[in-house]
Amino acid sequence: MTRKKLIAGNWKMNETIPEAVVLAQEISNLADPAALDAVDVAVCPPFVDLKPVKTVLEFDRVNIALGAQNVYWEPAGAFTGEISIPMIKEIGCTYCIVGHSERRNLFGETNEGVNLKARALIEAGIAPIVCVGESLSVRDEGVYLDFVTSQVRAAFAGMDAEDAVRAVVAYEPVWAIGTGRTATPEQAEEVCAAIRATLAELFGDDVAQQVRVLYGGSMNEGNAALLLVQPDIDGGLIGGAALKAVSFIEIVKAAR
Ligand SMILES: O=C(CO)COP(=O)(O)O
Repeated sequence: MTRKKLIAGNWKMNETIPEAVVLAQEISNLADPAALDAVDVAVCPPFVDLKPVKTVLEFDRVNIALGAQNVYWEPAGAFTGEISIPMIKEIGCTYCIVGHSERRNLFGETNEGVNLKARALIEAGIAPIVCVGESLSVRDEGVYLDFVTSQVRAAFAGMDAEDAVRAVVAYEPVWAIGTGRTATPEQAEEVCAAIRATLAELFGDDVAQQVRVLYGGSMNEGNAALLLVQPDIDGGLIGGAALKAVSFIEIVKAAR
């Protein structure tokens, strides 16, 4: 089964609205329509940039999807500071990152919250990009496969096969995020394969073969090709390199 690769840019807390518009325009100008047919591409800017970026992508009629970086699971109400799924859906988001390690580690996001968000997104027709990944100490202890697969089990708890098939998983080892220290293709493949095996155990092989498992962590135009050629790596979640249009588009080319 060949899964269409997905390259998603996580802009994190970068780019004011004018800066985001320029970056979206640069990405749109550099993107080759044939590459965008062959590879799914998404950008995930901060909430305030979503609408302006969507406007650029629509104006250019470019086949690049929009994603949010986080969301709350309740549809509306007294949740000061939160953003709802109907809000991001109305803007046109088709993806939403959930459970990024920065949210887990800096903002106290739990496996239970990640599960609630992922399920609510699927219910609304938005694909959650569920992030999982171990810290350096967990890796050094040698228990990283158990750690990551238990994050996957928690994120997919209560889903059926029909739900699960609509999710994306991103393996992002914390020690590789923003450090310039990329996982080797073998290290990344080992964990991505274990994630797929867990999905197969939970939902059957047919589902596991359809769910895209991305790698993220210091992916750039220099190392992307070797990572993306691994059998269980179906794309990338790109941080720093997604803020440079040329680098991001080079990664898209490498995914073809
Ligand atoms: O966290 C990441 C994407 O979500 C990866 O960030 P970097 O590509 O900057 O390491």
